[in-house]
Amino acid sequence: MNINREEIHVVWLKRDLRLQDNEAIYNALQSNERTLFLYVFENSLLEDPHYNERHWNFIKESIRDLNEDLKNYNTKILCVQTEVVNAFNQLLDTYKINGVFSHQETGLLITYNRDKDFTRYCRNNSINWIENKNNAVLRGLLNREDWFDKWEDYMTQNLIKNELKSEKFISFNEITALEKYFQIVDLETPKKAVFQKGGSKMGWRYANSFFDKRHEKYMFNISKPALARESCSRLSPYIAWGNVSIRQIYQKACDVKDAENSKPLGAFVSRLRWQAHFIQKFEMEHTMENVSLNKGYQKLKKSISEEYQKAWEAGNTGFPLIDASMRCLIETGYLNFRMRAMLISFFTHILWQPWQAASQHLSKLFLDFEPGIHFPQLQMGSGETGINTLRIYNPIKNSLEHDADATFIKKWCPELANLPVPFIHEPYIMTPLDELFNDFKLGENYPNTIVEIKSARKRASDILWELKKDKAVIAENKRILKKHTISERNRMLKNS
Ligand SMILES: Cc1cc2nc3c(=O)[nH]c(=O)nc-3n(C[C@H](O)[C@H](O)[C@H](O)COP(=O)(O)OP(=O)(O)OC[C@H]3O[C@@H](n4cnc5c(N)ncnc54)[C@H](O)[C@@H]3O)c2cc1C
Repeated sequence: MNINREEIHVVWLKRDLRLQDNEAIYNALQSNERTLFLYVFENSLLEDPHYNERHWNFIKESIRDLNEDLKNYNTKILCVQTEVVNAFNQLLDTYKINGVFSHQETGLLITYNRDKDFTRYCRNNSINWIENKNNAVLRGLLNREDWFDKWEDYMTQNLIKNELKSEKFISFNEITALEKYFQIVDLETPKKAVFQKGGSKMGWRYANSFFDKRHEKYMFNISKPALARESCSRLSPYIAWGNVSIRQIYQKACDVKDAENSKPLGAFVSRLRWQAHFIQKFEMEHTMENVSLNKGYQKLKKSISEEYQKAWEAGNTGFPLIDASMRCLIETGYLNFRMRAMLISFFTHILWQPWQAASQHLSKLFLDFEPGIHFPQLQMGSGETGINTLRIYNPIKNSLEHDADATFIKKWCPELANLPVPFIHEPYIMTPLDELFNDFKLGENYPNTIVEIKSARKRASDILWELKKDKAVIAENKRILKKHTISERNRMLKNS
């Protein structure tokens, strides 16, 4: 170990991959020590089954984007593959680390445990670890009293402006010299991938095009699987990985809101509130990763069918809108809200599988995987919170209503594309003569339905409505409402 080690600060970047409105960076820059930016590709997360290559590529693109800007300040992000404690141990050979600055993470149990280990590590090594609030999510809350006001206070505060100066950072060449002690991560990503590309600049391109024009049909198209792809903001991965802050987006939406666009932008802003609302719920009840929030539902036993699960995962259930949605998600990493909700409803209600069995398959596919939204939404979608309305989506009704001309299904289930539209929605209604006319054989060209939907819906509905009357479910409802309900719920839900 170098005995004349320079005292430095480290900004440990995680899901806050941006330079502006980044409080961790701001705090690091407030003293005389130079700052090193660090991103750790943690082996434990690289191997975690919730994650997928698409997430790591998005992060790499985000880091490349930051590095492009940091070049102007003669620095770059040290990107290493190891565990966090190992990375800091190695850094301590060269530097004395006075402070580590990062944002609080509302993550998987694995990151919660890592944070506990890291807290101990910092204590033992006299390192001051300062964590900032992430997008107005509050740590250590016991209930949601005043939560809404606090969210709004945070969102209306001035954006944090970081004044970057070369002399404040460990230089590019010093970082290059450091890299030889680490397993360095190659930041190249596949050129031809169809996923949204990571980076703040890209995030702002999506934001600006949404605010300029795309918002106009936001409410009209939000539930339509094909049109929502253009009319929704598509900001979710940029928000999930912190390329933009919710506060930046909120303030931009308020700036551009006028009499003409107040409806769509009001509805958009209300969804920005939901983002923190769900994450706050998970922050206060992290067991939601594995068990139902309402403990009354933990007695619900569902049969496991590998055959059903495989058919659903691959988009081969015989229900065109379900299959098109899953195949689209596999290919592109994005689906609008209603199709996500329909996929989980189909899995848990119609196929009668436990939501836990869908969790990793979906988290791997959603480019915007955000644990704090993912788990509460899975539980809400499967009807296991007790406090939310039970919604058993009918994929055929949704198909007819939201993909009336079957544009979306034709794209993702091309084997159905040449059929008349009514048969695209319901290929199983074809008679043998229809099949002959259309040169199509159900079971060969496209799968037969794997379940009989009417009886499956009835079974789910009967069991879940009955369970709503269960004493344990009712007792838990009270607990959940007390802990998680926002005192001004109507204000929270309103589109403004
Ligand atoms: C089973 C399931 C899992 C989901 N998992 C995720 C996830 O991992 N990450 C994620 O960001 N969203 C998740 N969602 C919520 C929602 O589907 C997406 O946020 C939305 O479709 C993203 O598209 P957009 O950015 O164009 O949204 P817009 O409609 O343009 O909304 C703007 C932003 O508001 C937030 N938002 C919108 N809808 C919701 C919502 N219902 N709940 C919480 N925040 C919302 C998102 O940050 C979004 O980017 C999930 C929904 C379901 C049903």
